[in-house]
Formats: sequence, C-alpha cells, structure tokens
Amino acid sequence: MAPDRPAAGRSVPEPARPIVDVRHLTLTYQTADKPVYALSDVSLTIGKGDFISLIGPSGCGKTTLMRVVADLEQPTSGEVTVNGMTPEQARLKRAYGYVFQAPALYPWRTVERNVMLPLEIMGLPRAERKARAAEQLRNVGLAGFEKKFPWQLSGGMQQRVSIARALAFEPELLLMDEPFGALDEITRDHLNLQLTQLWRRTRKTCIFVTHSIAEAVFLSTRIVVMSPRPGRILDVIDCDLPAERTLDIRETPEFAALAHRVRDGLKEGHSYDD
Ligand SMILES: Nc1ncnc2c1ncn2[C@@H]1O[C@H](COP(=O)(O)OP(=O)(O)OP(=O)(O)O)[C@@H](O)[C@H]1O
Repeated sequence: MAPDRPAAGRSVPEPARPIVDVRHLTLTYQTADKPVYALSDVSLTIGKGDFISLIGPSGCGKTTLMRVVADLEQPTSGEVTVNGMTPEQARLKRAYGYVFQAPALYPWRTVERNVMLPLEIMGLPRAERKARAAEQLRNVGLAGFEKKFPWQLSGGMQQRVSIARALAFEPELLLMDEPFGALDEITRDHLNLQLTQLWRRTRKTCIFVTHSIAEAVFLSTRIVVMSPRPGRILDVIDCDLPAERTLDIRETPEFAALAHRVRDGLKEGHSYDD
C-alpha cells in the first residue's frame, strides 16, 4: 500500500515545538554498596502546552526524570534538552518552576513575600514583584491572602502558594512532583479542578508526577506509564478528553477507558513475584 501523503494543497500541521526532549536517558546512582539503576533508555518529547503526567510504581524513577530535566541530577548517558538548551542553561535562564511534594514555604515570610522571593533573587523592582505576586496569587485563587503567614493556611492553600511562587518568574515549563499527594481527597479534587483551569488559561507546559490514575487522566494531555525500577516507558497515552474538564468527566465511559488503559499498562510492567 502506498504511504499516506497529505492531499494536494493541504498543509501538514506543524508538530508542537518541543519544550523537553529526552533521548535514550539512563541514570544509575552510585551508592556505597551497589549501583542503583534508576532509569533505563528513556526517550520522550514534550511539546509546548502539553500537560504530561508521569505515573508508575514507587521508586521507578519519576522524580529522578524530573530532576534531570531540572538539572538537579546528571544523566549517566543520553541527552536532555529544555527549550533547546542544556538543562543547566535552562536552569540558569529560569526556564522552569518546580513544585515539590511539600510546599516548602518560609514560615516567617507572609504569603506574598514567599511568592516574591524568587523575584527578589532575580533583582526585580519592588513594584513589579508585588504586581506579579498579586497576579499569581489571583491565578491560584488566593487573592486576599497576601498578608497571611503559611501556618495560617490549610495544606491545600499552602500548596497553591508554592504553585504561585513557581509561576511568579513566568517560566515556560512547570515541574510538579506529586504536589497534592499529601492532601485529603476532597482538597485534592478541588486543586485538580483549579490546576486544570489554570493550565487552560496559561497553557504552560507541565510535567506532573502522580501515583493516582484518576488524577493523571483528569489533568493530562498525555500520560507516560513507567515500569518498575529501572524506569522505562511502557506506554504513552493520549488523553483526548475535552480541554474544558469538570470533575463530572470522571463518570464518563471515555474517562473509564483511559483509566483502564493506564491500569493495564501499570499491571503489565509489574512483576508481582518481586
Ligand atoms: N540520590 C540517590 N542516591 C541513590 N539512590 C537514589 C537517589 N535518589 C533516588 N534513588 C533511588 O532511585 C530510585 C528512583 O527514585 P525516584 O525517587 O526517582 O523514584 P520515584 O518513582 O519518584 O519514587 P516515588 O514514587 O516513591 O516517589 C529509587 O530506588 C531510589 O531509592
């Protein structure tokens, strides 16, 4: 059969510009007793505006993969580019914001001054720092909480402050490592809804680590299913649900089918004899 060709006169859609390109990435941690094989031959291209979830069993290298993108770990072999730069250049240019599992806010600084901290380090003038902090706090639904201290907020609100802080220097890429993992289910649902609305408004490229199949399907444009350690990519699933998502979407057959495929991928990669 002849290969598919575009019909005459029709243009082929441009693939989205890659923001993160990972090629044959392998990472082995050298420890005192024996090497730990964390990642094996991982290749992944993440386009501008993608929302990618990394899902896989505990210890399969999800955090390691994000840390390589963030230049916090060095690959043993393979190549990674972020916005066409090395991870180090991207870090120096503040191409990404990082949201950790725990909010990691300074208790002696107000919410506003926590969000302004990276902007202070960048040397932005005070008026601009204040304006950007106000904008990002509005973005995460925390307008009016500027003068509170972190300990006066709930865990979910603190995590929203840390998202606002990561967004404050307007990075192209947002790296989130299980940001809602420690929160109760109702708060988590609420934050998932807010995050998907934020993503729809800003179309930031996001990489999101999670253990929750429902969270991955709800938030993502693509889900990367990883094997147990050493982490390999088992499946990359396009989430073609409508961009505008409410929590009710979780009741639809389309959602259930995607969740099923993720679950199958995870099962396939897992040896229960381990
Ligand atoms: N600095 C390090 N030195 C040695 N081994 C490490 C180091 N960091 C991580 N590891 C090991 O590498 C493997 C991958 O760890 P990583 O934190 O990336 O997994 P993960 O998939 O994010 O796990 P989880 O879902 O439990 O957070 C694990 O076995 C972990 O113990």
